[in-house]
Amino acid sequence: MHQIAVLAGDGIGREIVPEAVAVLETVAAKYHYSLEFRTGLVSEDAYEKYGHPLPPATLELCRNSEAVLLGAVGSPKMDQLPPELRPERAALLPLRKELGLFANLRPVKVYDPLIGASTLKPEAVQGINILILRELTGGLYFGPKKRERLADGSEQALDTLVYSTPEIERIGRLAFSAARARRGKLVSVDKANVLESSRLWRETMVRLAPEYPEVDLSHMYVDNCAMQLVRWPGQFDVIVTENTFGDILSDQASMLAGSLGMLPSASLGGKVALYEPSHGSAPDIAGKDLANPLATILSAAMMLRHSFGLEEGARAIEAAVAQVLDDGFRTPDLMTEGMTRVGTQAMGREVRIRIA
Ligand SMILES: NC(=O)C1=CN([C@@H]2O[C@H](COP(=O)(O)OP(=O)(O)OC[C@H]3O[C@@H](n4cnc5c(N)ncnc54)[C@H](O)[C@@H]3O)[C@@H](O)[C@H]2O)C=CC1
Ligand SMILES: CC(C)CC(=O)C(=O)O
Ligand SMILES: [Mg+2]
Repeated sequence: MHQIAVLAGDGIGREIVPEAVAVLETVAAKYHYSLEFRTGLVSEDAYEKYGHPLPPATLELCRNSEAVLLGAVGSPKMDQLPPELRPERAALLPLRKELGLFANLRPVKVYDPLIGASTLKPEAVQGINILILRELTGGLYFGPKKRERLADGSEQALDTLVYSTPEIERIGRLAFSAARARRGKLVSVDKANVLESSRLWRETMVRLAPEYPEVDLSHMYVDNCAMQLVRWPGQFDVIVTENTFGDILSDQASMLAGSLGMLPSASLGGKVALYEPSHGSAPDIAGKDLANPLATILSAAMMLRHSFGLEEGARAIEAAVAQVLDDGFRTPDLMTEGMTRVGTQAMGREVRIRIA
């Protein structure tokens, strides 16, 4: 029996997570997997019931499960709270930290039927399959921060970008291993021309390289990487980078695949892994059956593969997603002429039909 903590969270999280759970149930029925879903409250629902966006009960539930399936957090209502109680800072980041999830895998795969949905030329995106490996528990989001009033009465705010050698080494080793298992090309992205933390990052990557002679390591400044991703994405196999750069570059890279709603993720490193789409709670489309559930459904496939070793089920989900797209079904974010427009629930249903 595999225990999965299910945290839908806010906004479209409440619509996409049920679709991913239903897909997992369909796979479980077909392949006789034993999956147990245990619902937990996070963010708005948790705050209403317990007065905190990440109550101890939810953290315990996650710790005592094999994997966590998360939708997204963040809502206009929670935006009214003081910063230290906002779910991005008080729930999402602590959950990642508490579970030791230092490695965030964000695969950018362009499905052939979606080549037309990309903003780039078809020849630039065809066959694109990039793994962005984002460090997830260090850097700016976790370093000391403060606000202070200056003598002249103005205010100043500080966020600190801190990385230690062991933190870089562990994500670095994972990146080298991932590149070795793929096409052997690793680009380490930093800003070593100006940031001290990036200099340490680069030195550490260079020091690790001889242990992985099969991997071709190169370095790129983050500003150039942002440009190269839209100029010639085919040059990339694995990208490894620190937390903030990875956050931004992966949202950008999602458009190669046609939409942010196509980018799944797996956060690994601890005993319990967490799976979530790369996007947020999208309050602008929440509650309207408009959200693309495929990033969450593909995250569920990653869960079967990485947490449970259920490769057959993972592939069945991925094949069903490819088939649905091939058959012309599109949520609004992916919609192009001649395709069949569907909502969140219908998209989930179409995936399930192709698995069962
Ligand atoms: N992991 C998490 O829980 C994350 C939470 N957030 C939070 O989410 C809230 C909204 O943030 P935004 O900057 O608007 O980022 P967002 O990722 O929620 O949305 C950005 C844009 O992409 C669209 N989009 C996102 N996911 C989509 C999907 N599945 N299907 C179709 N369209 C989709 C949205 O409609 C919006 O126009 C904020 O409170 C933010 O802090 C943001 C990113 C990650
Ligand atoms: C609160 C943010 C760090 C969430 C986010 O944008 C992400 O993890 O991609
Ligand atoms: Mg982000």
